[in-house]
Amino acid sequence: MEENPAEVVAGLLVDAASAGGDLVLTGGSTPKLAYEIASRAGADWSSATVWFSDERCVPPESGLSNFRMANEALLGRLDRGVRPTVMRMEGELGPDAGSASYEASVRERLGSEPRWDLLLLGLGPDAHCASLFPGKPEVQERSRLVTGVELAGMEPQVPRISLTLPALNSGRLTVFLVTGADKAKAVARAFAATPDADSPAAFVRPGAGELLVVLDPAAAKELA
Ligand SMILES: O=C1O[C@H](COP(=O)(O)O)[C@@H](O)[C@H](O)[C@H]1O
Repeated sequence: MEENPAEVVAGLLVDAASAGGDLVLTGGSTPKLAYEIASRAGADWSSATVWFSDERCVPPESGLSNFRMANEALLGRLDRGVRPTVMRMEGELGPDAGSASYEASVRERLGSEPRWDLLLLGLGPDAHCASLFPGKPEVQERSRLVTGVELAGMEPQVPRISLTLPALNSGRLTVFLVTGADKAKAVARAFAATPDADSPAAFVRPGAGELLVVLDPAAAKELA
């Protein structure tokens, strides 16, 4: 029997949080249902630390904020006594100061080679992941863990803060959650046997970790 992608990811989030792990949440619209399901599991997140894959450079109360979505769907729904430590990307600082601040936080808490226990990512229809967009210079960044993104490759056209590929390849368990027919071509570009070199997600291949791609049938339909 096919499992519901959101249920699968919610279960992984709850397991990692209950074990007191360092979790990376992602933004956009796709993970919202998984977050809502996870919020209802009655788990204790108080030993866990929640990080973010990327953020739009807007205040946290903006409707474009990835933090706001995760907070409304998950973090803010947990009972106060079981909430995790939340390491929010400060989008309101802008891409330069915001990325420098987050880089400092990552290095201070996790060192120069962070190991996220669970790193959740989405995939855009253009095959971007976090806020690494095809053809943009940030995809080439190899010395920083966090980068500012002045020009987003698609809507919403606001500057971003994003984990870089070295950081995105540092997960013990990295999970892509992708649903919907509008993502089918991007899924094929990123995860086919011969991935497209213009697809940033094709370069998320954790050397010392496990990669799990959770798809619904519509998103998977162009994979052989
Ligand atoms: O802009 C972003 O897009 C991707 C994909 O979002 P979705 O709405 O298509 O699910 C997301 O993973 C990323 O965090 C976000 O900033």
